[in-house]
Amino acid sequence: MELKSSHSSPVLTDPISINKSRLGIHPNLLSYAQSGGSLSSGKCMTIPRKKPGKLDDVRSNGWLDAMKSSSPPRKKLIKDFNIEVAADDIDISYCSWMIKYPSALKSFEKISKNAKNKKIAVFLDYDGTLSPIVDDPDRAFMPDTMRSAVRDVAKYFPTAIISGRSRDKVYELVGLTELYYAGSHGMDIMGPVSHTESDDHTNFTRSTDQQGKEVNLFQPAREFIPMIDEVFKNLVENTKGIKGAIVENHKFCASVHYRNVEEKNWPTVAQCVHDILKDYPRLRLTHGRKVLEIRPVIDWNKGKAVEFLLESLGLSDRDDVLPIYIGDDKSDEDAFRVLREGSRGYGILVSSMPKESKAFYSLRDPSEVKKFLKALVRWKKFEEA
Ligand SMILES: O=P(O)(O)OC[C@H]1O[C@H](O[C@H]2O[C@H](CO)[C@@H](O)[C@H](O)[C@H]2O)[C@H](O)[C@@H](O)[C@@H]1O
Repeated sequence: MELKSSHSSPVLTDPISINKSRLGIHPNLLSYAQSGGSLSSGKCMTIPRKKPGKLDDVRSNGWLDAMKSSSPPRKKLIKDFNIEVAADDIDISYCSWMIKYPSALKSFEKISKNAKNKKIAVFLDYDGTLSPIVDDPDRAFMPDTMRSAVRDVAKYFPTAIISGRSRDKVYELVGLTELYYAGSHGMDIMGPVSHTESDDHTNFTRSTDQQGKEVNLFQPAREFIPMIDEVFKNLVENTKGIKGAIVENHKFCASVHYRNVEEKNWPTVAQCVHDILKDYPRLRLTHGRKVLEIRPVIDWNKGKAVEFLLESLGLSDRDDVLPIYIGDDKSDEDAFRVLREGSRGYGILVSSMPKESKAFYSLRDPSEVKKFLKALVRWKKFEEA
């Protein structure tokens, strides 16, 4: 694949000045919504002028608010009568939300009509999409029934997993050789070689996959590996006194989980990450589901990974291609945006709660994702019969 200028230099050489000129603030202080290019809300932050006292940074820069709203309440909390009433309210607002984001299952006929005579490419997020959200990130296993649904999908359509986890970890969890994998929010892509011709020798490596098949590795944040490693070690050290905090090293990014930390200690987690990040202006913070994610400031994300894979597969700039991206998280919005803005294919948001999205359709949870994948396969078989 020819790497055009947008692909060949994802590293922003002067991230601070770029972000300063865009927003007038330091990139480390950007919450996801503010750093992800979605500035239309008019949100703006100011750098505190006085020397901040302990925990002041994370209160004033919006991290805490973002942490609180980062994931829907767990079902197990909805026990007593009062909260059940609240759950009813949620159902009503979910139904009205679905007018804007219709169920991809209920809209299947419309989707399949549009897919007729087109080549579908399927992109899947992992956590919260193929596996349910659980407390321990190491135990986010994918049910076998989901695995076989994904395997079947890959028999009929080019299929890729695009995850925030490291590529090795997500491959270990999914365990299917017939897919393409992009880890670290798309910063580590193992893709096909066939259509890829590039002179970008810095980011590309020819490699072999688990079966010994020749593949291309595209790693636009390779120079950040030592930095992420150093930050990971600092994070582990500085959070070790916070009960429930978990730190993961994804090679090109790192995660600090606070799902199992008592809420009163969330400001401490945030301040700890903030204190480390302020020494790394080339790293930024984004918010996932009860997780703080530390990433290089480069112009690369899941949306770029989708474009990259489509191009590698020889499927970009074609009217007869219909990409479908299914994901549940804020980082998946970059992919939804790419599909929406390019007027190609469908983003499908997995959510049991109403939330604003660039997706076209919705599915409530991973079990509905499985039904949708099975429906795709059934439809394709019928088409081919
Ligand atoms: O892009 P994804 O594949 O969705 O990965 C995003 C993050 O997923 C994992 O964390 C999330 O799932 C965990 C297991 O269910 C849950 O405990 C956690 O609260 C969620 O944030 C993963 O551990 C992160 O590193 C990924 O960035």
